[in-house]
Amino acid sequence: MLLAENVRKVYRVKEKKGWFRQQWTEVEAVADLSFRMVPGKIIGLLGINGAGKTTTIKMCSTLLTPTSGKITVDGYDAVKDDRFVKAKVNMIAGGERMLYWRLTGRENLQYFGSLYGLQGQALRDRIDSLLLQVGLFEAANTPVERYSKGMKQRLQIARGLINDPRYLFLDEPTLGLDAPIARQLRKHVSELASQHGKAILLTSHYIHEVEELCDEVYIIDKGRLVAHDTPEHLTKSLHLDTALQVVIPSLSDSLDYDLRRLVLDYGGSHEIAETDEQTWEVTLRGKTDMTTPLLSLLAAHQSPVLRLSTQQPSLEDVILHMADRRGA
Ligand SMILES: Nc1ncnc2c1ncn2[C@@H]1O[C@H](COP(=O)(O)OP(=O)(O)OP(=O)(O)O)[C@@H](O)[C@H]1O
Repeated sequence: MLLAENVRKVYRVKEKKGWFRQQWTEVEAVADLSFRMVPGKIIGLLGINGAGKTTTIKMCSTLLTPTSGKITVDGYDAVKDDRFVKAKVNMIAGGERMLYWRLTGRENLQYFGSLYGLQGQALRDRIDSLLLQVGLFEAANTPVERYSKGMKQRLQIARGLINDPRYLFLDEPTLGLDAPIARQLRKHVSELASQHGKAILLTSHYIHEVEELCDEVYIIDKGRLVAHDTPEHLTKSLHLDTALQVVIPSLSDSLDYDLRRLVLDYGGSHEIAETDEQTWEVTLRGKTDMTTPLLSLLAAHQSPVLRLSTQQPSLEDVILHMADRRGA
């Protein structure tokens, strides 16, 4: 298990004061953050304001030392036993960083493998199996500069798996990828946890991606934990509004009046808009399901229903709601 306990990171930065004076100031990037990663599970780290996600990942992968608090990986301390911890963790970043473009896919993996002390037949076997796993076996001897975006991202995955890490940090892994490639990659990430038993920490600005992949979500704001739960519980616990939308062919004054009354009775809100097809789109929002009273009302007015849909609150609504509350 990877355990982060009350971790804090303060950066010291030099600031100019006038022409000749400089002064050190402190930026608290992570404050009192605790979380855990367990094999086979994916956790999401979502940020609101300058949240400290990258700083957290760097501390977990031994690239930065926490100012206070403790990170242990299978019992090893990330600071004192960093050599053991390095062997158990790796990071995959989105975009096109961390690869050598002039080298082929295979040469890149040979280089990164050698940094972990892998060599000879063991390294060759590992590279072959990773190239097969990410579907780059045929392109292994092509320079990376001739790879497509999707191929580069798959090579990033192979690079991140070169030391067979038990703990993987994925920092915006689908950044800039086209939708079908991003979908393929999400499937791969999900299999890394479910079939290969990796413990994964994911950061992403694509909240639907977090919702789809993560078993648990940690939401941080200015380095502080503000919520931790499963995506389903988070969306339920805040009791956000459900949106109920109905499309009707016409709207009489009396129906308009009764719709307003209905929304008032249920303590909700509503919007009515005429569409391009000269129909009316009525959206009711509220904490209580208004489907049955709405349908009875439309029946009483002999109004046909052309379309009816409900939209439950999503994790994205939760983040927006929290950001609003915290003045982002
Ligand atoms: N090397 C550094 N020196 C000083 N301050 C830093 C440094 N790195 C990050 N910060 C500050 O620490 C805070 C958290 O930064 P961090 O990059 O960890 O956040 P993040 O959640 O990854 O942000 P983003 O999603 O925008 O990449 C920010 O206020 C940032 O300006």
